[in-house]
Amino acid sequence: MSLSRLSAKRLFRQQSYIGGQWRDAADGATVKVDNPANGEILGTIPSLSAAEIGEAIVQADAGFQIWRKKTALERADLLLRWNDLMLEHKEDIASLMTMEQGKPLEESRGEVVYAASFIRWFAEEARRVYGETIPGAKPGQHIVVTRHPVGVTAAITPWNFPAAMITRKAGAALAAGCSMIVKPAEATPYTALALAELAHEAGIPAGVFNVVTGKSSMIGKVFTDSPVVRTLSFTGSTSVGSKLMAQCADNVQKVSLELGGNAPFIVFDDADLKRAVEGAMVSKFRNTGQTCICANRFLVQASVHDEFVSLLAEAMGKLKVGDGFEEGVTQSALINHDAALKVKRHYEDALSKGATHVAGPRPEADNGSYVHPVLITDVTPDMELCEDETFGPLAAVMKFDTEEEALKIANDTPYGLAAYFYSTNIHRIWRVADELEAGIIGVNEGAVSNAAAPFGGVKASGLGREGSHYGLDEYTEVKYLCMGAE
Ligand SMILES: NC(=O)C1=CN([C@@H]2O[C@H](COP(=O)(O)OP(=O)(O)OC[C@H]3O[C@@H](n4cnc5c(N)ncnc54)[C@H](OP(=O)(O)O)[C@@H]3O)[C@@H](O)[C@H]2O)C=CC1
Ligand SMILES: O=C(O)CCCC(=O)O
Repeated sequence: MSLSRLSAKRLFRQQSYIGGQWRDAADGATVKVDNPANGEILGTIPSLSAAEIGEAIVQADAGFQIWRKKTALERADLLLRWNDLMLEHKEDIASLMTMEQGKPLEESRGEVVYAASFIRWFAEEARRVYGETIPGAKPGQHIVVTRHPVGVTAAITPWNFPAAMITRKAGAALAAGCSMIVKPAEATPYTALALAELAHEAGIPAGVFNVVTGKSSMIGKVFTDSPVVRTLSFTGSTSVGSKLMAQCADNVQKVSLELGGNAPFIVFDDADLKRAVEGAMVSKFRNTGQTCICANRFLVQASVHDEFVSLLAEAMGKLKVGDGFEEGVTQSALINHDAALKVKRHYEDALSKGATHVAGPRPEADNGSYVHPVLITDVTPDMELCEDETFGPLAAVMKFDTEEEALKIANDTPYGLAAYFYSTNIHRIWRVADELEAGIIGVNEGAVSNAAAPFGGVKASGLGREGSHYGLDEYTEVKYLCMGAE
């Protein structure tokens, strides 16, 4: 049923895109892709062999040789055309995304616009890959610094943002003059393949942007075994990211990692509570809680705890759970049944250790991939949900007394991607922002994602930054010319 929604049927591609050609696996191997909302099989994708991934690297190298010689303006113009086509086909890409990922259609539309914004941002940045001159060490000597594309790059992307996690990487890579091979998550390949179709239509040369599908561990190994691949950019779990980082060591490949988070969301007694609840809803329930920057632990100062919890429960009561295509739905199926079971496990572990159920139905094992938003209080650091991101619609609230205590709890995690806090005291705002160990801090703000801002984490949450002008660093090498004096 779902595919009939597409007005441009050509955007539904069931083949890999390599060197400007649509390709099946030579042995005909395929993998099925389903809709997590109802289990409907949407289609298949090729399960390519290691040799075919090797061929994609050869094609990407050929693409790189053409792309690197284009002027920055030529690259920018093609990227802008790609951006325009994404926006023109927003509705179809959003439908594909909701079909394979489940997220509410309105969120999918928002993600298409967000995804295109990275292509536009980096198209604009392409012309600003500036170098530098530095005074030489001897009279008459000049030091000149130039920046160059690293070469062929590879990206391994997750299912939770099937478009934006690709464009945030590919926009930067292509703007810098690199080619890229993307391996999307097996659960969400069709959005990626639609982006490839539009890159093709935009006139991006063959081999510059490629999408391969197949067994992820094998593809990752082919990427990291190849000395031709110079940067590997990964978004996903910390366990897979650290494995890939180790694999990158042999060929000394650059590695960029956007990994798991465990975001604290702190509400101080001087916060504007209405605003804090609005931020909490955005941060916790975007993508039904399946975001690496989702608030995972709410920390609320004792004197405002009860009022915050009651306002949060009221706001959560307005969420609507259902199929992402249904009008008004704000919370959809999670990516699969295991994801729903993880929320249930975190909930039950918390209750067994003293947490209190406040609002929402208890997570059930027999509800497929669906979990209703649920609110608990009296959460303590020994609970499983405080150690591991829940990645689902469980809002867990802890009470604290002092700023020092809040900071200690907030930083007591191996992760450091996002952190949020609400306060109206300017002295506290600077103090807390300085002390929180995270790469992204929302200060009286729950929506922190933006193409112009550097996205990335500290500690076990990753390495490098995506978006902003910093995002180009992963895809450029610095070359220094020592211009000798006569
Ligand atoms: N930082 C973030 O944004 C994300 C964090 N997560 C966290 O990770 C948890 C698990 O999610 P999950 O989807 O399993 O995340 P994974 O890390 O397993 O998947 C992310 C990407 O890595 C690929 N992959 C998996 N194993 C390997 C491997 N050995 N070598 C190379 N690539 C590999 C996957 O491919 P394939 O799917 O085809 O196997 C996918 O494209 C979530 O609950 C969440 O906590 C998940 C997604 C995004
Ligand atoms: O993978 C994630 O969850 C991070 C992307 C979300 C964002 O860009 O806001």
